[in-house]
Parts: sequence; C-alpha cells; structure tokens
Amino acid sequence: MILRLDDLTLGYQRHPAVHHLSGTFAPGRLTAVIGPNGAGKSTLLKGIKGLLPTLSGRVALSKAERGRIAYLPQQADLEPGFPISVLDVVLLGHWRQSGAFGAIGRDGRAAAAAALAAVGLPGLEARTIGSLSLGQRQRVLFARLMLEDGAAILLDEPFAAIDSRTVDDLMAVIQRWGDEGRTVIAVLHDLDLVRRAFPFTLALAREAVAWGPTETVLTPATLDRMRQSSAAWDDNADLCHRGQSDAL
Ligand SMILES: Nc1ncnc2c1ncn2[C@@H]1O[C@H](COP(=O)(O)OP(=O)(O)OP(=O)(O)O)[C@@H](O)[C@H]1O
Repeated sequence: MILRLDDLTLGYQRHPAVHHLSGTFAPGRLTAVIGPNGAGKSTLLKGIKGLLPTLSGRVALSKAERGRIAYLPQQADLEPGFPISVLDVVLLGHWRQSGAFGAIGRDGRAAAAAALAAVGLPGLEARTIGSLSLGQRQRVLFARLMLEDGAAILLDEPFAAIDSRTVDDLMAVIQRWGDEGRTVIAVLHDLDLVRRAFPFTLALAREAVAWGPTETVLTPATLDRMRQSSAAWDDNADLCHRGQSDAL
C-alpha cells in the first residue's frame, strides 16, 4: 500500500503538533520515524491510522485502505491483570481482519499457533497474558499483528524496555513484512537500530527535518536541527496558516 501525505497538519484542540508534512511511504519499505519527545511521532501514526482528525491537508487513502492498516500503539493496550489467554489476544488480530462477527474456527486457531511459533512462543496459547514477561507480551502483540495481515503496519516505539534478543527476533518479523511488500513505519529512539535495519528515515520535529534514505538523514546536522527546533516548541501556538498565507 502506498501511504501518501499531502501537506498534512495534525494536532489537538486545533493546536498543531505535526505541520505540513508531505511525502510517500512506499510498499515494502521500512521507514523509521525519529525525533525528540513531543516531536509529533505518535500523533503522526494516529493521524495515518485515522484516530485523529486532520487539521489540514490529508492522508491520501480510501476508507477500505485505511481498514488495512495495522497499528501497535505506544502503550500497548494490554491490561496484564485481565485474565485473558494468549490465544484470545492473538485472535483479536484475526477478528480485526475478518470483522467482529467472523468465525474463528480451526484455521484461525492454526494461524494463531503458527504466529506464536514465529515469534518464539510456541505452545503458549493457554497461558494468561498477565503471566508473561514484558518481552513475551510484546512478542504476543507481534503475533497478533501477523494475523491482522495489514497492508501497512504502524509501530509506535515497539522496543521500549525490550531486551536485545527479543528486538532481534521481532526485527526479523518486521524484515519479513517488508519482504512481503507491506509498508512499515516504526517510531524508534535507538538510532543504531535505525541505521542497521531501516533503509528509510523520517526525522520529525513537528515538521519534517529530513526524510529519505537513512544514511542521508542520520547526519550530525539533521540531529542538531532536530534538537534545536525542539527547544522552541509552543504547545499553545495557534493553528498555523502557512498554506493560506502562501496562497495570498
Ligand atoms: N491527547 C492529546 N491532547 C493534547 N495534546 C496532545 C495529546 N497527545 C499529544 N499531545 C501533544 O502533541 C505534541 C506531540 O506529542 P506526541 O505524543 O505526538 O509526540 P512524540 O514525538 O510521540 O513524543 P514521545 O517521544 O515523547 O512519545 C506534544 O506537545 C503533546 O503534548
């Protein structure tokens, strides 16, 4: 799926958090989104998923295409105390793909078991989610994403507090998604990982500081510019009228 942003501005209560972003995420391409805290990275993913209204511009997607976007939020929506089984958590991905009233059946269960094996948790279907470690829970969420079968997959800080072995295993899943032609966008803070595994990078500081092949984006000059602009952010700024004034 081609994800195109046309002069996209997103924000909250009309205060913009992401300004005038234009560009394309191509199928099969792994793109990292980097930027300081408050840069608008989570806001961008929510806007692409359609969880936030756009203030101006657009994400060029049909409604059907939007339904084919899988999204892993920053604070994974798993309540560890809730007595739900690993199988049910993974099957939620199947429901999202087949509709809330789709039958699960043997195929769904077999797909869930295969996905759990692929993320290194074979045979854990019956365990409760609360009995798993944080890294194991993240593996379960990746298994769920596998069943969701998204044409585009948005990951918001998927590796926060995750050990390097789990990162490597889940990176292999992400690489496979790219090989299968899926569009992958991941918010990341680990720049070494970005250099190693993500061929494209968007450096965001409320607006695009740089966007392109990772080696051209991760330069000292770009990282400096990102840091400098974060010092100047005003959360109470009014809606920006750059588009309109350009037209005057
Ligand atoms: N629900 C909300 N209501 C109002 N403002 C919000 C809301 N969510 C985020 N913001 C503001 O939007 C701006 C961008 O936030 P966002 O969470 O997108 O940044 P981020 O780059 O993902 O940061 P981090 O690295 O800390 O997760 C921040 O100034 C934040 O305070």
